[in-house]
Amino acid sequence: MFKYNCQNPISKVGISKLGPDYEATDQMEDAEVLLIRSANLHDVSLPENLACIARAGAGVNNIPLELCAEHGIVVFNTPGANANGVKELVLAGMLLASRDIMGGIEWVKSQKGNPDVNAQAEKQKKKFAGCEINGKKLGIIGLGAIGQLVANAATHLGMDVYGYDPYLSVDAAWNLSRSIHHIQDLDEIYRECDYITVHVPLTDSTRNMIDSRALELMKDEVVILNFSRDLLVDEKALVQALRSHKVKKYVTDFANPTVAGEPGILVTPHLGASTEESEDNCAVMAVKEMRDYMENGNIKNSVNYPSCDMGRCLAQGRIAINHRNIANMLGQFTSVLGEAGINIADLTNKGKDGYAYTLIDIESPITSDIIKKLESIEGVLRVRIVK
Ligand SMILES: NC(=O)C1=CN([C@@H]2O[C@H](COP(=O)(O)OP(=O)(O)OC[C@H]3O[C@@H](n4cnc5c(N)ncnc54)[C@H](O)[C@@H]3O)[C@@H](O)[C@H]2O)C=CC1
Ligand SMILES: O=C(O)CCC(=O)C(=O)O
Repeated sequence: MFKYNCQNPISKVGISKLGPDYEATDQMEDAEVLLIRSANLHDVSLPENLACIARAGAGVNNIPLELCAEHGIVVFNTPGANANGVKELVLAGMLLASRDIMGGIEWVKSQKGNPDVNAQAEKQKKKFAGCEINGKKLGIIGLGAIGQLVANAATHLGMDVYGYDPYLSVDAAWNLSRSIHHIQDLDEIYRECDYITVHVPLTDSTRNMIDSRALELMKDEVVILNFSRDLLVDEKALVQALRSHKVKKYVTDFANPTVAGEPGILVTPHLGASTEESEDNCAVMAVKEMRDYMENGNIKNSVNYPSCDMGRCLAQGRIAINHRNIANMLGQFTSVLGEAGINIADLTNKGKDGYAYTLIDIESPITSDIIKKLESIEGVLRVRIVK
Protein backbone atom coordinates (compact mmCIF):
# COMPACT_ATOMS: atom_id res chain seq x y z
CA MET A 1 0.00 0.00 0.00
CA PHE A 2 1.38 3.46 -0.96
CA LYS A 3 0.35 6.61 0.91
CA TYR A 4 -0.28 9.68 -1.23
CA ASN A 5 -1.04 13.26 -0.35
CA CYS A 6 -2.59 15.91 -2.62
CA GLN A 7 -1.30 19.43 -2.03
CA ASN A 8 -3.85 20.83 -4.51
CA PRO A 9 -7.20 19.55 -5.74
CA ILE A 10 -6.43 16.92 -8.37
CA SER A 11 -9.10 15.94 -10.91
CA LYS A 12 -11.26 12.98 -9.89
CA VAL A 13 -10.64 11.40 -13.28
CA GLY A 14 -6.94 11.19 -12.37
CA ILE A 15 -7.52 10.05 -8.81
CA SER A 16 -9.79 7.27 -10.09
CA LYS A 17 -6.76 5.81 -11.90
CA LEU A 18 -4.88 5.22 -8.65
CA GLY A 19 -6.19 1.75 -7.94
CA PRO A 20 -6.52 -0.16 -4.66
CA ASP A 21 -2.84 0.02 -3.68
CA TYR A 22 -2.99 3.75 -2.97
CA GLU A 23 -4.28 5.28 0.24
CA ALA A 24 -4.86 9.02 0.69
CA THR A 25 -3.36 10.76 3.69
CA ASP A 26 -4.04 14.32 4.85
CA GLN A 27 -0.69 14.34 6.63
CA MET A 28 1.95 15.39 4.14
CA GLU A 29 4.72 14.03 6.40
CA ASP A 30 3.33 10.47 6.00
CA ALA A 31 3.29 10.56 2.22
CA GLU A 32 5.44 8.44 -0.10
CA VAL A 33 3.90 10.22 -3.08
CA LEU A 34 2.85 13.86 -3.52
CA LEU A 35 0.39 14.90 -6.21
CA ILE A 36 0.47 18.66 -6.72
CA ARG A 37 -0.38 21.50 -9.05
CA SER A 38 0.94 24.97 -8.14
CA ALA A 39 1.56 24.42 -4.40
CA ASN A 40 4.85 25.96 -3.34
CA LEU A 41 7.14 23.28 -1.94
CA HIS A 42 10.18 25.53 -1.52
CA ASP A 43 9.52 26.33 2.11
CA VAL A 44 8.14 23.03 3.39
CA SER A 45 10.12 20.14 4.81
CA LEU A 46 9.87 17.13 2.57
CA PRO A 47 8.53 13.89 4.07
CA GLU A 48 11.16 11.36 5.15
CA ASN A 49 9.67 8.55 3.04
CA LEU A 50 8.79 10.63 -0.01
CA ALA A 51 9.75 8.71 -3.18
CA CYS A 52 8.31 10.98 -5.83
CA ILE A 53 6.37 14.14 -6.63
CA ALA A 54 4.00 14.19 -9.60
CA ARG A 55 3.25 17.72 -10.77
CA ALA A 56 -0.03 17.75 -12.71
CA GLY A 57 1.13 20.54 -14.99
CA ALA A 58 4.13 21.88 -16.89
CA GLY A 59 5.92 24.47 -14.72
CA VAL A 60 8.09 23.12 -11.91
CA ASN A 61 9.41 26.38 -10.48
CA ASN A 62 7.31 25.66 -7.35
CA ILE A 63 9.41 22.57 -6.53
CA PRO A 64 12.99 22.46 -5.15
CA LEU A 65 14.27 20.15 -7.90
CA GLU A 66 17.90 19.97 -6.78
CA LEU A 67 16.99 19.30 -3.15
CA CYS A 68 14.61 16.56 -4.27
CA ALA A 69 17.30 14.98 -6.46
CA GLU A 70 19.71 15.07 -3.50
CA HIS A 71 17.18 13.09 -1.44
CA GLY A 72 16.51 10.62 -4.25
CA ILE A 73 13.03 12.06 -4.81
CA VAL A 74 12.00 11.85 -8.46
CA VAL A 75 9.93 14.81 -9.73
CA PHE A 76 7.60 14.32 -12.69
CA ASN A 77 5.62 16.81 -14.74
CA THR A 78 3.06 16.32 -17.52
CA PRO A 79 4.45 17.84 -20.73
CA GLY A 80 1.83 19.16 -23.11
CA ALA A 81 -1.16 17.90 -21.10
CA ASN A 82 -2.58 21.38 -20.51
CA ALA A 83 -1.14 23.13 -23.57
CA ASN A 84 -4.42 23.44 -25.44
CA GLY A 85 -6.14 25.06 -22.46
CA VAL A 86 -3.42 27.70 -22.30
CA LYS A 87 -3.39 28.23 -26.07
CA GLU A 88 -7.10 29.01 -26.08
CA LEU A 89 -6.72 31.57 -23.29
CA VAL A 90 -3.77 33.21 -25.07
CA LEU A 91 -5.93 33.63 -28.19
CA ALA A 92 -8.70 35.10 -26.01
CA GLY A 93 -6.10 37.42 -24.44
CA MET A 94 -5.01 38.72 -27.84
CA LEU A 95 -8.59 39.49 -28.80
CA LEU A 96 -9.38 41.12 -25.44
CA ALA A 97 -6.29 43.32 -25.82
CA SER A 98 -7.19 44.33 -29.36
CA ARG A 99 -10.79 45.39 -28.85
CA ASP A 100 -12.41 46.78 -25.71
CA ILE A 101 -14.76 43.81 -25.39
CA MET A 102 -14.69 43.99 -21.59
CA GLY A 103 -15.40 47.75 -21.57
CA GLY A 104 -18.31 47.26 -23.97
CA ILE A 105 -19.86 44.47 -21.89
CA GLU A 106 -19.48 46.49 -18.68
CA TRP A 107 -21.13 49.52 -20.33
CA VAL A 108 -24.17 47.46 -21.38
CA LYS A 109 -24.43 46.01 -17.86
CA SER A 110 -24.48 49.54 -16.44
CA GLN A 111 -27.51 50.34 -18.64
CA LYS A 112 -29.78 47.77 -16.97
CA GLY A 113 -33.37 49.13 -17.04
CA ASN A 114 -32.61 51.85 -19.63
CA PRO A 115 -35.40 51.60 -22.29
CA ASP A 116 -33.22 53.59 -24.69
CA VAL A 117 -30.21 51.23 -24.40
CA ASN A 118 -30.43 50.12 -28.01
CA ALA A 119 -30.10 53.66 -29.45
CA GLN A 120 -27.49 54.61 -26.81
CA ALA A 121 -25.42 51.55 -27.67
CA GLU A 122 -25.11 52.70 -31.29
CA LYS A 123 -23.85 56.09 -30.07
CA GLN A 124 -21.47 54.70 -27.44
CA LYS A 125 -19.88 51.88 -29.39
CA LYS A 126 -17.09 53.99 -30.89
CA LYS A 127 -15.59 54.16 -27.37
CA PHE A 128 -15.00 50.43 -27.43
CA ALA A 129 -13.67 50.02 -30.96
CA GLY A 130 -10.30 48.41 -31.60
CA CYS A 131 -8.22 46.67 -34.22
CA GLU A 132 -8.05 43.20 -35.73
CA ILE A 133 -5.28 40.67 -35.19
CA ASN A 134 -5.40 39.53 -38.81
CA GLY A 135 -2.24 40.71 -40.61
CA LYS A 136 -0.42 41.70 -37.38
CA LYS A 137 2.98 40.36 -36.40
CA LEU A 138 3.02 37.97 -33.46
CA GLY A 139 6.31 37.12 -31.74
CA ILE A 140 6.41 33.88 -29.73
CA ILE A 141 9.23 33.33 -27.26
CA GLY A 142 9.46 29.60 -26.53
CA LEU A 143 8.09 27.08 -29.02
CA GLY A 144 7.41 24.16 -26.71
CA ALA A 145 4.04 22.50 -26.16
CA ILE A 146 2.13 25.78 -25.73
CA GLY A 147 4.18 28.06 -28.00
CA GLN A 148 3.80 25.78 -31.00
CA LEU A 149 0.01 25.50 -30.58
CA VAL A 150 -0.28 29.29 -30.29
CA ALA A 151 1.98 29.70 -33.34
CA ASN A 152 -0.05 27.40 -35.58
CA ALA A 153 -3.42 28.76 -34.41
CA ALA A 154 -2.28 32.34 -34.97
CA THR A 155 -1.27 31.58 -38.55
CA HIS A 156 -4.84 30.34 -39.16
CA LEU A 157 -6.11 33.66 -37.78
CA GLY A 158 -4.06 35.47 -40.43
CA MET A 159 -1.19 36.60 -38.21
CA ASP A 160 2.39 36.81 -39.40
CA VAL A 161 4.17 34.64 -36.79
CA TYR A 162 7.78 35.01 -35.63
CA GLY A 163 9.09 32.26 -33.33
CA TYR A 164 12.20 32.21 -31.14
CA ASP A 165 13.47 29.14 -29.28
CA PRO A 166 17.20 28.37 -29.23
CA TYR A 167 16.50 24.88 -27.79
CA LEU A 168 13.69 23.96 -30.18
CA SER A 169 13.13 20.19 -30.14
CA VAL A 170 12.99 18.26 -33.42
CA ASP A 171 9.39 17.21 -32.65
CA ALA A 172 8.37 20.83 -32.09
CA ALA A 173 10.04 21.84 -35.35
CA TRP A 174 8.07 19.16 -37.24
CA ASN A 175 4.82 20.40 -35.68
CA LEU A 176 5.29 24.02 -36.68
CA SER A 177 3.60 25.49 -39.73
CA ARG A 178 6.12 26.27 -42.49
CA SER A 179 4.89 29.84 -42.65
CA ILE A 180 6.35 30.65 -39.22
CA HIS A 181 9.52 32.75 -39.34
CA HIS A 182 12.30 31.06 -37.36
CA ILE A 183 14.04 33.90 -35.53
CA GLN A 184 17.60 33.48 -34.21
CA ASP A 185 17.97 36.83 -32.50
CA LEU A 186 15.41 37.62 -29.81
CA ASP A 187 15.86 41.35 -30.36
CA GLU A 188 14.31 40.90 -33.79
CA ILE A 189 11.08 39.77 -32.11
CA TYR A 190 11.20 42.81 -29.82
CA ARG A 191 11.81 45.20 -32.73
CA GLU A 192 9.34 43.77 -35.25
CA CYS A 193 6.27 42.42 -33.48
CA ASP A 194 2.92 44.01 -32.62
CA TYR A 195 2.06 41.23 -30.15
CA ILE A 196 4.63 39.33 -28.07
CA THR A 197 3.75 36.22 -26.07
CA VAL A 198 6.12 34.40 -23.70
CA HIS A 199 6.05 30.60 -23.32
CA VAL A 200 9.29 29.67 -21.56
CA PRO A 201 9.79 28.05 -18.14
CA LEU A 202 10.84 30.27 -15.24
CA THR A 203 14.49 29.47 -14.47
CA ASP A 204 17.46 31.52 -13.27
CA SER A 205 18.31 32.28 -16.90
CA THR A 206 14.81 33.37 -17.99
CA ARG A 207 13.87 35.39 -14.88
CA ASN A 208 13.22 39.04 -15.87
CA MET A 209 13.94 38.28 -19.54
CA ILE A 210 11.46 41.01 -20.53
CA ASP A 211 13.30 43.85 -18.81
CA SER A 212 13.53 47.59 -19.47
CA ARG A 213 16.09 47.01 -22.27
CA ALA A 214 13.70 44.62 -24.06
CA LEU A 215 10.77 47.02 -23.55
CA GLU A 216 12.84 49.88 -24.96
CA LEU A 217 13.49 47.90 -28.17
CA MET A 218 9.79 47.12 -28.73
CA LYS A 219 7.49 48.91 -31.15
CA ASP A 220 5.25 51.61 -29.71
CA GLU A 221 1.81 50.29 -28.69
CA VAL A 222 3.02 46.69 -28.43
CA VAL A 223 0.77 44.14 -26.70
CA ILE A 224 2.57 41.74 -24.34
CA LEU A 225 1.04 38.46 -23.18
CA ASN A 226 2.38 36.44 -20.28
CA PHE A 227 0.76 33.10 -19.54
CA SER A 228 4.02 31.58 -18.31
CA ARG A 229 5.13 33.14 -15.00
CA ASP A 230 5.06 36.70 -13.69
CA LEU A 231 8.76 36.73 -12.74
CA LEU A 232 9.71 36.43 -16.42
CA VAL A 233 8.78 40.08 -16.81
CA ASP A 234 10.14 43.10 -14.94
CA GLU A 235 6.60 44.25 -14.18
CA LYS A 236 7.66 47.50 -12.51
CA ALA A 237 9.39 48.52 -15.77
CA LEU A 238 6.36 47.28 -17.67
CA VAL A 239 3.97 49.49 -15.68
CA GLN A 240 6.17 52.49 -16.55
CA ALA A 241 6.11 51.46 -20.23
CA LEU A 242 2.30 51.25 -20.09
CA ARG A 243 1.96 54.63 -18.44
CA SER A 244 4.15 56.19 -21.17
CA HIS A 245 2.03 54.40 -23.87
CA LYS A 246 5.03 52.43 -25.13
CA VAL A 247 3.03 49.29 -24.27
CA LYS A 248 -0.65 49.27 -25.23
CA LYS A 249 -1.79 46.33 -23.10
CA TYR A 250 -0.25 43.70 -20.85
CA VAL A 251 -2.22 40.48 -20.53
CA THR A 252 -1.07 38.26 -17.69
CA ASP A 253 -2.32 35.13 -15.98
CA PHE A 254 -0.60 35.98 -12.69
CA ALA A 255 -2.24 38.25 -10.14
CA ASN A 256 0.11 40.18 -7.84
CA PRO A 257 0.04 43.64 -6.22
CA THR A 258 2.00 45.25 -9.09
CA VAL A 259 -0.53 44.33 -11.77
CA ALA A 260 -3.86 44.08 -9.93
CA GLY A 261 -6.07 47.05 -10.85
CA GLU A 262 -3.41 48.75 -12.97
CA PRO A 263 -5.03 50.42 -16.04
CA GLY A 264 -3.99 48.74 -19.28
CA ILE A 265 -3.32 45.39 -17.61
CA LEU A 266 -5.71 42.48 -18.07
CA VAL A 267 -5.12 39.94 -15.32
CA THR A 268 -6.64 36.48 -15.03
CA PRO A 269 -6.17 34.48 -11.81
CA HIS A 270 -3.91 31.69 -13.19
CA LEU A 271 -6.65 30.24 -15.37
CA GLY A 272 -4.53 28.96 -18.27
CA ALA A 273 -4.85 25.28 -17.35
CA SER A 274 -8.16 25.57 -15.52
CA THR A 275 -10.30 23.65 -17.96
CA GLU A 276 -11.96 20.31 -17.37
CA GLU A 277 -9.94 18.80 -20.19
CA SER A 278 -6.54 20.13 -19.09
CA GLU A 279 -7.12 19.21 -15.46
CA ASP A 280 -8.13 15.66 -16.40
CA ASN A 281 -5.26 15.24 -18.89
CA CYS A 282 -2.67 16.45 -16.38
CA ALA A 283 -4.00 14.35 -13.51
CA VAL A 284 -4.25 11.18 -15.59
CA MET A 285 -0.71 11.62 -16.94
CA ALA A 286 0.70 12.45 -13.50
CA VAL A 287 -0.91 9.39 -11.91
CA LYS A 288 0.29 7.14 -14.74
CA GLU A 289 3.91 8.33 -14.43
CA MET A 290 3.80 8.07 -10.66
CA ARG A 291 2.37 4.53 -10.71
CA ASP A 292 4.93 3.30 -13.21
CA TYR A 293 7.64 4.62 -10.90
CA MET A 294 6.21 3.26 -7.65
CA GLU A 295 5.17 -0.13 -9.04
CA ASN A 296 7.87 -0.81 -11.66
CA GLY A 297 10.63 1.70 -10.89
CA ASN A 298 10.37 3.17 -14.40
CA ILE A 299 10.94 6.90 -14.95
CA LYS A 300 9.19 8.89 -17.69
CA ASN A 301 8.90 12.69 -17.86
CA SER A 302 11.05 13.42 -14.83
CA VAL A 303 12.59 16.86 -14.58
CA ASN A 304 15.39 15.88 -12.18
CA TYR A 305 16.23 12.24 -13.00
CA PRO A 306 16.90 10.46 -16.30
CA SER A 307 14.29 8.43 -18.15
CA CYS A 308 14.62 4.70 -17.49
CA ASP A 309 12.34 1.86 -18.57
CA MET A 310 12.68 -1.88 -17.88
CA GLY A 311 8.97 -2.61 -18.25
CA ARG A 312 7.37 -4.84 -15.60
CA CYS A 313 9.63 -6.97 -13.47
CA LEU A 314 9.40 -10.67 -14.34
CA ALA A 315 12.41 -11.66 -12.23
CA GLN A 316 12.40 -12.52 -8.51
CA GLY A 317 13.02 -8.93 -7.47
CA ARG A 318 13.91 -5.41 -8.59
CA ILE A 319 16.02 -2.77 -6.83
CA ALA A 320 16.00 0.93 -7.76
CA ILE A 321 19.01 3.05 -6.85
CA ASN A 322 19.05 6.85 -7.14
CA HIS A 323 22.64 8.05 -7.07
CA ARG A 324 25.12 10.64 -8.21
CA ASN A 325 26.29 10.49 -11.80
CA ILE A 326 29.91 9.55 -10.97
CA ALA A 327 32.36 6.85 -12.03
CA ASN A 328 32.37 3.25 -10.78
CA MET A 329 28.89 3.19 -9.22
CA LEU A 330 27.75 0.19 -11.26
CA GLY A 331 30.94 -1.71 -10.41
CA GLN A 332 30.27 -1.21 -6.72
CA PHE A 333 26.60 -2.25 -6.98
CA THR A 334 27.41 -5.44 -8.87
CA SER A 335 30.23 -6.27 -6.41
CA VAL A 336 27.88 -5.99 -3.42
CA LEU A 337 25.32 -8.24 -5.12
CA GLY A 338 27.97 -10.67 -6.45
CA GLU A 339 29.57 -11.05 -2.99
CA ALA A 340 26.10 -11.89 -1.61
CA GLY A 341 25.68 -14.58 -4.28
CA ILE A 342 22.83 -12.72 -6.00
CA ASN A 343 22.66 -13.15 -9.75
CA ILE A 344 21.61 -10.16 -11.86
CA ALA A 345 18.92 -10.93 -14.45
CA ASP A 346 18.84 -7.48 -16.03
CA LEU A 347 20.23 -4.02 -15.38
CA THR A 348 19.78 -0.49 -16.73
CA ASN A 349 21.76 2.58 -15.75
CA LYS A 350 20.97 6.09 -16.95
CA GLY A 351 22.48 9.46 -16.15
CA LYS A 352 21.27 13.03 -16.52
CA ASP A 353 23.42 15.96 -15.46
CA GLY A 354 24.60 15.32 -11.89
CA TYR A 355 22.23 12.45 -11.10
CA ALA A 356 21.82 8.85 -12.23
CA TYR A 357 19.45 5.96 -11.74
CA THR A 358 20.02 2.22 -11.81
CA LEU A 359 17.39 -0.53 -11.99
CA ILE A 360 18.58 -4.04 -11.23
CA ASP A 361 16.49 -7.19 -11.64
CA ILE A 362 17.73 -10.01 -9.42
CA GLU A 363 17.17 -13.75 -9.29
CA SER A 364 17.03 -14.28 -5.53
CA PRO A 365 15.55 -12.37 -2.58
CA ILE A 366 17.43 -9.43 -1.16
CA THR A 367 18.15 -8.97 2.57
CA SER A 368 18.22 -5.78 4.63
CA ASP A 369 21.99 -6.26 5.10
CA ILE A 370 22.55 -6.02 1.36
CA ILE A 371 20.34 -2.92 1.15
CA LYS A 372 22.41 -1.31 3.92
CA LYS A 373 25.63 -2.11 2.01
CA LEU A 374 24.23 -0.50 -1.14
CA GLU A 375 23.04 2.54 0.84
CA SER A 376 26.48 3.01 2.37
CA ILE A 377 28.22 3.37 -1.02
CA GLU A 378 29.46 6.95 -1.42
CA GLY A 379 27.18 8.75 -3.93
CA VAL A 380 24.09 6.58 -3.32
CA LEU A 381 21.09 8.77 -2.45
CA ARG A 382 18.32 6.21 -2.08
CA VAL A 383 17.80 2.46 -2.47
CA ARG A 384 14.27 1.18 -2.98
CA ILE A 385 13.01 -2.38 -3.26
CA VAL A 386 10.49 -2.16 -6.07
CA LYS A 387 9.65 -5.88 -5.96
N1 LIG B 1 -0.89 29.77 -17.12
C1 LIG B 1 -0.94 28.47 -16.91
O1 LIG B 1 -1.89 27.96 -16.32
C2 LIG B 1 0.16 27.63 -17.41
C3 LIG B 1 1.44 28.12 -17.52
N2 LIG B 1 2.44 27.33 -18.01
C4 LIG B 1 3.77 27.94 -18.09
O2 LIG B 1 4.18 27.90 -19.45
C5 LIG B 1 5.50 27.43 -19.52
C6 LIG B 1 5.71 26.72 -20.86
O3 LIG B 1 4.89 25.57 -20.91
P1 LIG B 1 5.07 24.48 -22.07
O4 LIG B 1 5.02 25.12 -23.39
O5 LIG B 1 4.10 23.40 -21.75
O6 LIG B 1 6.54 24.00 -21.75
P2 LIG B 1 7.59 23.32 -22.75
O7 LIG B 1 8.67 22.80 -21.88
O8 LIG B 1 6.91 22.38 -23.67
O9 LIG B 1 8.15 24.55 -23.61
C7 LIG B 1 9.04 25.50 -23.14
C8 LIG B 1 9.88 25.93 -24.32
O10 LIG B 1 10.67 27.04 -23.92
C9 LIG B 1 11.91 26.94 -24.58
N3 LIG B 1 12.88 27.80 -23.92
C10 LIG B 1 13.54 27.60 -22.76
N4 LIG B 1 14.32 28.66 -22.49
C11 LIG B 1 14.15 29.55 -23.50
C12 LIG B 1 14.67 30.83 -23.79
N5 LIG B 1 15.56 31.42 -22.99
N6 LIG B 1 14.25 31.46 -24.90
C13 LIG B 1 13.36 30.88 -25.74
N7 LIG B 1 12.85 29.65 -25.54
C14 LIG B 1 13.22 29.00 -24.42
C15 LIG B 1 12.23 25.45 -24.52
O11 LIG B 1 13.19 25.09 -25.49
C16 LIG B 1 10.87 24.84 -24.79
O12 LIG B 1 10.69 24.58 -26.16
C17 LIG B 1 5.64 26.50 -18.30
O13 LIG B 1 7.00 26.35 -17.90
C18 LIG B 1 4.80 27.19 -17.26
O14 LIG B 1 5.60 28.12 -16.55
C19 LIG B 1 2.22 26.06 -18.44
C20 LIG B 1 0.97 25.52 -18.37
C21 LIG B 1 -0.15 26.23 -17.77
O1 LIG C 1 -2.25 23.56 -12.26
C1 LIG C 1 -2.48 24.72 -12.60
O2 LIG C 1 -3.57 25.25 -12.58
C2 LIG C 1 -1.31 25.54 -13.07
C3 LIG C 1 -0.83 25.13 -14.40
C4 LIG C 1 0.52 25.69 -14.65
O3 LIG C 1 0.81 26.82 -14.35
C5 LIG C 1 1.50 24.84 -15.29
O4 LIG C 1 1.15 23.73 -15.74
O5 LIG C 1 2.67 25.25 -15.33
